[in-house]
This record gives sequence, C-alpha cells and structure tokens, in this order.
Amino acid sequence: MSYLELRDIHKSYYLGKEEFPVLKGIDLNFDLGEFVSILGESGGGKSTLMNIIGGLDRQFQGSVTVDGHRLDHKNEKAMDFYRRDTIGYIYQAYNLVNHLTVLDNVLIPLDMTTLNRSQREERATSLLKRVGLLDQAKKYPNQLSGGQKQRVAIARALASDPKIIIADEPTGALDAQNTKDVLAILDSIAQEGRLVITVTHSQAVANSGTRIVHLEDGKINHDTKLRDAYPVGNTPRLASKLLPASVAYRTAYKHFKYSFWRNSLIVIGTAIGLFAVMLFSGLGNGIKGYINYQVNEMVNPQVIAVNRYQKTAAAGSGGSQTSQATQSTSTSQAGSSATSAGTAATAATTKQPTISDQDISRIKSLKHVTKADKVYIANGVTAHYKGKTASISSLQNWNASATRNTIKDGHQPKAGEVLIDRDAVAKKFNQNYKSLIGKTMTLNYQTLNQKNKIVTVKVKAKIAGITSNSSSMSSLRTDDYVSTQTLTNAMKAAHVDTKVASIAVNIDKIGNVKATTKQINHLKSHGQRQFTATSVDSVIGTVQTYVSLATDILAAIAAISLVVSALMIIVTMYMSVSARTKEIGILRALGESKRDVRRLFISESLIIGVLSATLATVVALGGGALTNHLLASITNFAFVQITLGNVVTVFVIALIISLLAAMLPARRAARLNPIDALAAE
Ligand SMILES: Nc1ncnc2c1ncn2[C@@H]1O[C@H](COP(=O)(O)OP(=O)(O)OP(=O)(O)O)[C@@H](O)[C@H]1O
Repeated sequence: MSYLELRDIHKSYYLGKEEFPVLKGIDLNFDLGEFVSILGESGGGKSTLMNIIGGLDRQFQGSVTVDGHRLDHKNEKAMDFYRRDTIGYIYQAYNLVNHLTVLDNVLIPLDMTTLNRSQREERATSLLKRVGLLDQAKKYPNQLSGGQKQRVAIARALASDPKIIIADEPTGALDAQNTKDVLAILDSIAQEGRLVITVTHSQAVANSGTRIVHLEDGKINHDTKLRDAYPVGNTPRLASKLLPASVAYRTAYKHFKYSFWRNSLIVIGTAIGLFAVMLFSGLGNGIKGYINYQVNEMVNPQVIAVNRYQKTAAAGSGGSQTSQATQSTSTSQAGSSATSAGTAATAATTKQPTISDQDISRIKSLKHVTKADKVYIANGVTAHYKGKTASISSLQNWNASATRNTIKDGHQPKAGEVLIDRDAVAKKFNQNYKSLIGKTMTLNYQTLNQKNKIVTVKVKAKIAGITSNSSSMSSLRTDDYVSTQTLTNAMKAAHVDTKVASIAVNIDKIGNVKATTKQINHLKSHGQRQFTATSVDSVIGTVQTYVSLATDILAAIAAISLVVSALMIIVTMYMSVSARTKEIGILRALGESKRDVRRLFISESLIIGVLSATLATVVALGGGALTNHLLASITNFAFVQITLGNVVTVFVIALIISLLAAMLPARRAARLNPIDALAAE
C-alpha cells in the first residue's frame, strides 16, 4: 500500500452544458520520500490534478486514499483538516500574504498547530534560517526578490510539518541560480521522508527528482523512476488544530495597520455618525436637565398658584377667560405668586380680590391636595444687620411654592426665622456669610394699613439659612423667606390687612397637577367661577413639546448618519473582500475553514466599529467639554451631558452596525471557491 493512491480520477470542466474532460482516468501511487515531477503539455490538466491531490478541488470522480484512508471530498471540514495537516503548497506565483511580514507568513500554518507561541516562533525562525532568509524576517513580501519570495513560500509550506508538499511550477519564475537553490531545498524535503510532487515544464527540473510522471490527453502515458525514494524515518510529527479565534483578530488588526491611512479614513467616516448620536444624546440630556433645573430652581412643579377669578374687561361676559393680570403671572409660578401675593401685602392699595379661609378649606378638601398655603410678598424691604443694610426686592413667607433646593446652607425658616439670599443680602452683611446663621437681623418695609395710611412693618428674625438661586431666571425674584407666622404677626402689629389674594396649593404627585388645576378652575359658587389656577405644567408642557420635536429631528439626523456609517463599512468590507480574494484562497489552501475566513472579515469590521466608537466618544466628550466651557460664561450649566449610558449605547450600536455590515461581505468571502480565489489577480 502506497502513502497516496489516486484511483480512476476523472475530471471535466463545463461551459454551460458542454463538457470539457481534462482528466480521463488517472491511477497513480506515491510513496513518502519520493520527489515526483509531473510533466505534460500546457493545459494538459497538471494543475487540476494537483488541486485534487491537495484537497482544494472536490468536484471530480474517483478516489484519493491517504495513508490507507479514503478522503471524503463531500466533507468540507475533513478536507480543511487534510489541507491543514497533510498538505504544504508551493506556487509559481508564491502566493504570499502581502500585508503580513515574512515571519508572519510562515506563522500562518503554525497557528493551526498545537505548539505554543514561543515554539511557533522558534519553528518559523528555524525554517527561515533553513531557506536562508532569517535576516529578512521582518520584511514584507513586496520588499523581496522572486527567489526570496519562493523560499518564504517553501518555509511556509513546511511550517505545519506536512507529509505531502505540492509545488506547482515552483521554479517557473526563477533564474538558474534560484532554480538550483529551490530544487536543492525540495530534494532535502523529500530526504526528510516527505512526498514532494512538483509540476514542471522543465525536463531539467524533472530530472532532479526521483521519478517523472508524464501526463498526456488526460492520462498518464509515462511513469519513470529515476532513482530510489529516500528512506522514511519514524520522527514524531506536529499535531494540527483548528485556528483559534484570537488569530483572526490578530490578523485583522495587522491588516488594519498595514492599510492604516485608508482604514483611518473609514474609521473617521464611521465615527461621524456615531459622534452625531452621542452628541445629540448628550445635548438632549443637557436640555432636559436644563429645563428641569430651571423649573426646580424657580418653582415647585407640584404647586398650583390659585388666585380669585376675575373677568377681564376685554373678555366681557365671556366665562372662561382669566384676567389680564392673572394671565400675565401664569408665565411663571413664582411670578404669579409674586404679583398676586405682593398685592396681598399691599392689599389696600390694589384692592385685589382676596381668598378667604373658607376658600382655602374648600381647596384643601380636594383630592390630591396636600397643602394650601397663603402667599404673602412684601416689596421694597430693607434688611439691617449690625449697622449694615441691604435691600430685598421681595420678601415672601415660607410657603408651598418655595423650592427647598435653593437653600444652600441652614434649614427652612421656623417661627421667628428668616432665610436670606446669599448674593443680594448675606454677602453684603458678611463675606463669611455662613457665620450669619443663627444671628438676628431686622427687616422693614412700608405699606398701607387698613386705614390706608402708610405704615412700616418691622420683622425681627433669626437667620435660619442662606439661599441661592443660580437659575438664569433668578433675576426675576429673590429668595428671601420669613416664616408665615412671623410675617403675619408683624403685619398685624402694624395693622396691615392679612388677607391674601393668592395661595400656593401643593399636590401629592406631579401626575395629578394637571387634573387638579382643571378641577380648581371649574370650582363654582352660585354658578360663578371662583378661582384661576395656574401650574407650571402648561408652560413646561409647551417647552417640552419643542424639546421633544428638536430631539426627534436630531435623532432622525443621527439615524441617517448611522445608515451612512453602516453603508460605509459594507462598502469597505466588500472592497476588502475583492482586494483580498487571493489571500482568501491562500488561507483556505493552508487549511483555514470557511468560518475562519468569515471571522477574519468580521473581526476587521469589529475593529473598525470599536475604533470608530472610541474616536466618536473622545471627540464627543472633548467637544462637549469645550462647548460647556464656552457656554459657561453665559450660563453656568452643562448643556452637553454625555452619560456612561450614552457611551455604552454608542459602542453597542457600533458593534451591531459593524457586525451587520460585515455579515454579507464576510459570507461572500467564506463562500469563495478556494481555486477561483487563488486564481484572482
Ligand atoms: N475553472 C475552469 N473552468 C473551465 N476550464 C478550466 C478551468 N480550469 C482549468 N480549465 C481548463 O482545464 C484544462 C487544464 O487546465 P490546467 O490548469 O489543469 O492545465 P495545466 O496542465 O496545469 O496547464 P499549464 O501547464 O499551462 O499550467 C485547460 O484546458 C484549462 O483551460
């Protein structure tokens, strides 16, 4: 029994339905230690026969038996294993992978062996030394001469320690000296107990082997033994294994580096889409945050301002229109309370219709209402502390509309206590304003008493805390609060009317604010509407509609950019597959499976995706920080707020896009017929 046996091999090519028989019944036996040359006329089918022996061609009739085992050409995985384990290929056109160094080319088959990393490198180095190219290990194939390239190809063919070396015209492109060198190496390979089968047109080359097989008209017409085959020892062989997934990533990375500038442009293009997504999300967060911030600083969104309903002159007998005065206050709740309650403190001058305690009880009894506080605002207040004065445009009682998060130090005012504004008041008293907490100060303002005479209301209170409102609309109001009881006691002492025109109604949940506002607006006595209730809800609602619209438009733009990014990767991958068709053929011939090839292209796409997402993140974070910095002079708020969630989302999107974009091209690459791929220019 011979090591390799071909039985009755028939092979035809078809052009449409027309059959072109090439091999018409080949029977051949080969033994290890032989150096066989196959001669024959051009187009006689020598390469076809080599592809059958090498396990690349699976469409033929007949059988190939290796070491007593008949090859199953239908079983693709078994054929991958056969090529990986038993075959080493040497081509006339060298077929080296251009983007890998000489050393890396030799390492390709070694990655499919059980050797560890250092053993693989050691073996690759010793093979390069054997072919005299150790000093060229770091070069790329295009930096080598033809003879050097062929010697790299020989080192690579030997790397996985195969039993059969197939050399398809290995000296066809070489000069006399290189031909001599290559033949000597091939002879030494046979001496190691391997079977060397070479296709040649040269009788001189053929004569250097141990046997010549002559092919004519699809059949063997001469089979001449020149000398004995070399004796075969019993040296242990390298074991092969599947290509680890990490190698695909490594190779993809090397290719990325090799075509760095081209790939960098693609990464930049892809990153633009991802950057848009990240920036728009960050802006969305920022704007939403800004609105919330403004709202929470200015007003408590769970509070409804309620005034007595007044018909306007313009509205005439029209039932539902609110008065001009109250309408204008509805733009902001604070403004609303400021105006309405301000008139409460000076009720006698403006004669605003007041809200009675019964009214308050009625509103308090409504479902969802947790509190209804009278709102007093005193205007033109002078604050005194240790001989220093400061003016307070409006002093309020601490009521439900006050927002607790404006208190920066201290606590809300209890009886006999006051909260003062940091910048407008506290700092004027003492730069070390925190030390004021616990100290007593006085507040004076003038108003009309019940007899319409100007009187001064004096409030003496202990400083409970310091407030500061950094919202951009803070200039509309100050944040000075005194406890309700303290204010009303002072008013009473000066005989000032303590009836109110406005109350602040607290609602249990934000979701109930709208309905309760409506409910209060519909309350009637003797068929007459009683109140005008205003919440910030309506204002925020309008603003948020615009924000949502803007966010949707931005999202649409981002989506378009993402589609462009995805198309970019698809096109790149298709181009890459086309440009690397030959490489795919080489890798398949070396024993890589369809899956390995698919993985190679997918990893490359994933590398592009991850780098794009990284670039997009860096630019978006940097750009965001810069934008926030530039805007800081206008408003001290971070308008671009990119969260960790946004970053993770962009990476996930990038991975999904690159995975989807790579799928079709990678599938195409994997499905390429290795023989056709090898024939690619
Ligand atoms: N994929 C193919 N489709 C159709 N015909 C093919 C294909 N590949 C090879 N042939 C034909 O099969 C015949 C044998 O080709 P093959 O390459 O095996 O010959 P060869 O002996 O190696 O030739 P050469 O010495 O010129 O390299 C040729 O006539 C060729 O045109």
